[in-house]
Amino acid sequence: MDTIYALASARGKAGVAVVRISGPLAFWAVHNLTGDVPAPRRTALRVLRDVAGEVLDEALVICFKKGASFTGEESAELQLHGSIAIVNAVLRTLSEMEGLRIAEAGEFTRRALENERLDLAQVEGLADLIEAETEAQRRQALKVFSGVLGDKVERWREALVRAAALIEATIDFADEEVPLDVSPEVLELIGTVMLDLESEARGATMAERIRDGFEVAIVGPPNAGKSTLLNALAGRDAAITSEVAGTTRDVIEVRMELGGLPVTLLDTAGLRETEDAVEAIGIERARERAKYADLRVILLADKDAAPEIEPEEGDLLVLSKDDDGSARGKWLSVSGKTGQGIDVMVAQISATLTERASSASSAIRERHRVAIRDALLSLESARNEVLLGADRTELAAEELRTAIHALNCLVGRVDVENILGEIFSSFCIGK
Ligand SMILES: Nc1nc2c(ncn2[C@@H]2O[C@H](COP(=O)(O)OP(=O)(O)OP(=O)(O)O)[C@@H](O)[C@H]2O)c(=O)[nH]1
Ligand SMILES: [K+]
Ligand SMILES: [Mg+2]
Repeated sequence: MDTIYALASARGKAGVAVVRISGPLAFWAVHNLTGDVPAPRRTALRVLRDVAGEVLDEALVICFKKGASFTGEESAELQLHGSIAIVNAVLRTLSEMEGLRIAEAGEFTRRALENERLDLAQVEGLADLIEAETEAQRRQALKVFSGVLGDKVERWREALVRAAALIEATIDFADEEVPLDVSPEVLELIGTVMLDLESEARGATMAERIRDGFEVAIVGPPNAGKSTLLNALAGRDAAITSEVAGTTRDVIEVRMELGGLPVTLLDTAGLRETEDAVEAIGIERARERAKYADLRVILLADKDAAPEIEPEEGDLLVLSKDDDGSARGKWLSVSGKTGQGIDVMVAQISATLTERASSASSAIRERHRVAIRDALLSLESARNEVLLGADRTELAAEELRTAIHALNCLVGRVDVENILGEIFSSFCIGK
């Protein structure tokens, strides 16, 4: 096993730069640099020198013993003064040591996975944590990183292994006519896990929204002021506005943070009957995107105008062009021109989305959703086989094994090389 090293903090000038070393020669490398190996997990101030004895920097050095580090290997962290020249000199000195090489992207985390310091879901949580842009994303990634999903999977697995063992016991004793009927306990075990998995599957969609963003569509008749409102929310002229009805044709997307949640805001073509072929395509797109959006802001300049779209639960009906707030009251009213009412509307959108996000599960990726769905399908079949009677026990046991396999994939207990490549591609060097 090579000993690897890399700059773990961002490149460039900074207060402190952190260089990580991991592998069997980590302490040896520290000794080469400092003439000493400080006590593990203690910060020690040391002078670092190159092979010729030239001083490179004075740094804080922390050593971690094998089995008690992020990677699980013997490792060390050097906290250097954050100058590009110092970092380069230290990295060069490390590169000149026999048996050391620069780490590949994500290699420290890969070793942590290989040494079972993290499970696969935690690695994904870590990748998301690094990518997190909003508060909700940070909290969710941290939840996954802490191993919540892995703990749940372990519980489900134990229950299913017990169910399979009960069934297999009856197969072994089939000839001896064991009178014991295990099916009530087996059905109970399967049923409990299925309930958990179903709730996890429901929360998974919300978790994906927190990760990838909610879609909020602004819809309504032409000239309602949709594009003006989008621009006000975005703080820039993302969409063309004009007094001509039918100005917006394409769906315009702006990513932003609303109340701590990642949101993609959509501006859409004004909805009406039209002879104009191009406008008609725009309206078709508007309806399509609005249908799949998580929330619709239905904007009307006139309280009595037809909204041209069927509102759903959670959708906001908003009166536009209320520049001075005089129409405020029963209706939510805003002005994209003066900004009147926008804070109240944003608070309402964020409250609705936050409410939905609170049901998010720790299964946050498409891969998790698929594994949970597969496990559920197998458990459904297993339950049916058990209900069909004693001569179907081998089939029931097989279905249980398939379900356990799907759950194992979730936390990476089985061959996951192909998934790994995809996950680690998002990591930077030094992680
Ligand atoms: N006074 C006032 N005028 C507004 C407000 N919002 C929009 N307008 C005006 O209303 C007209 C239409 O605005 P747009 O933002 O283009 O309306 P739209 O709903 O995007 O229109 P389409 O894209 O054609 O469907 C423009 O002349 C805007 O200046 C507002 O809050 N107050
Ligand atoms: K317009
Ligand atoms: Mg528009």
